[in-house]
Amino acid sequence: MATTIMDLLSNLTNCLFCFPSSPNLKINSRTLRLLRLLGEGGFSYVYLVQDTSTSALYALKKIRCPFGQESVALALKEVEAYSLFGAVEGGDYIIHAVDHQVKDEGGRVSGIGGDGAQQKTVYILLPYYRRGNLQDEINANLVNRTRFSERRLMGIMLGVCRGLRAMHRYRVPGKDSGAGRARREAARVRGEAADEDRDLARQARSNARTMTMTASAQRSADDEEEQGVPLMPEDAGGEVTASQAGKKAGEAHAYAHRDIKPANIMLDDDDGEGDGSGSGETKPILMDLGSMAPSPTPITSRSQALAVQDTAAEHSTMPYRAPELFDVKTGSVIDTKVDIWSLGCTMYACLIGKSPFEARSDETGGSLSICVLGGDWKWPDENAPKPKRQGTIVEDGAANGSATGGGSGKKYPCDEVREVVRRCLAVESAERPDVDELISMIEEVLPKLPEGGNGLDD
Ligand SMILES: Nc1ncnc2c1ncn2[C@@H]1O[C@H](COP(=O)(O)OP(=O)(O)OP(=O)(O)O)[C@@H](O)[C@H]1O
Repeated sequence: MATTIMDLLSNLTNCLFCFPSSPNLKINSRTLRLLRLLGEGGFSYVYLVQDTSTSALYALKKIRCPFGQESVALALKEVEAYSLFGAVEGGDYIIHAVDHQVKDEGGRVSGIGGDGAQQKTVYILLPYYRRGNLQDEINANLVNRTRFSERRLMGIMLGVCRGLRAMHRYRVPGKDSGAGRARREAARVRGEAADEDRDLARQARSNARTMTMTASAQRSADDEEEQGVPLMPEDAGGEVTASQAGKKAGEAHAYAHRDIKPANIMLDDDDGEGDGSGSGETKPILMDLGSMAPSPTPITSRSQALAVQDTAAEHSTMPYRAPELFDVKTGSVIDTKVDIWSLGCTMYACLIGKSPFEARSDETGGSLSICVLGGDWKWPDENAPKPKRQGTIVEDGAANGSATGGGSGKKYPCDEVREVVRRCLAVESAERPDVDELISMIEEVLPKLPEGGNGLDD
């Protein structure tokens, strides 16, 4: 009975959080009218909002920070990521934030992980993509029994790769470059994070006198205030590795997205942003940068391996998660190839309807992680694959080349597209192409694919 009442109360609180009592909200100088809920994630809600003075539509991401300073720092890390790539080549394929604000929500943070400090909510104002994301298209295809034109899909994937290239080949910008401005903005955000954190640390220390707090949480709160250290180290999104600290302008400073999946690729119209240079085709926009991390990350200890594995379990969606993140080994290096794997899964999902490992695990009843770690996947028209060695799928002779997809008499997808997917899904990360190789592969395949009119060829 008590549990039922607690559940009811919890649902009511969530509901109130989901639909704020006032339909208007102020973010810095903008007054925004809440129109409807667009989507929700673990600790966040995304609303469609309208600026009351300009009528412009935006998506407003509201991130609740129930675990005090740690969760505020994570949310601000995401804010920082949204300002990093604005001036970098390919950065127009990555979502950028229009504005953000951290607000006090009245309540106090308590319970496990809570520090008694004021509960904060981080609001991030983003451009609104009315066409939705790739997952929406997959769902529509499943419902309507239609499928992606391979040419259109490869065109979209080329855009995704260009966005990924901006992350994977990121260099620390010079002071006077446009990217330098983005970096200064990120520094401003870090400053705010530090201020926020110092407030929270102060609060946490005073609360620690009256409530039980773990010794390590208290120590880190004290350290941060005494040293005046910002939560997020220079340009690192809060997770800098030793090898990347202290980088100078122009030095490579790669990031991996770590949660590439169809739902995190929004669709826009490539209209050249007003200058008429666009192709008029669908332009993919990478979003949800909350999982982004510096790359490479050398794994030097067992505890670090477990921490990286835990972070991946929390932030990288399982059917799209690379094998090296399921079982992180001491002495290994986690790098940008995790995104190449996820992109392979994404391409397959667009073509077939779900991630290759989800499909295989549904088919065999085996666990998803075993399928991923064993590289066990196949095209629907193939017999079961025989993993020869890690990363290589041997197609069964009977199925190889002779199968057709969808009953149209034409092999779907064609061999060239299958090869692109297969290369991305090598279990050994070193065998996967890097983003530049992948761009070259797609550019080579694209002209060979038949023109697709409306994106559906059934
Ligand atoms: N800019 C946008 N324009 C239109 N819709 C959006 C936008 N941003 C988010 N959405 C919608 O809100 C959903 C949740 O957004 P987002 O992925 O950023 O939240 P999240 O909490 O990080 O989710 P997850 O738990 O999947 O990581 C998206 O799948 C999408 O449907």
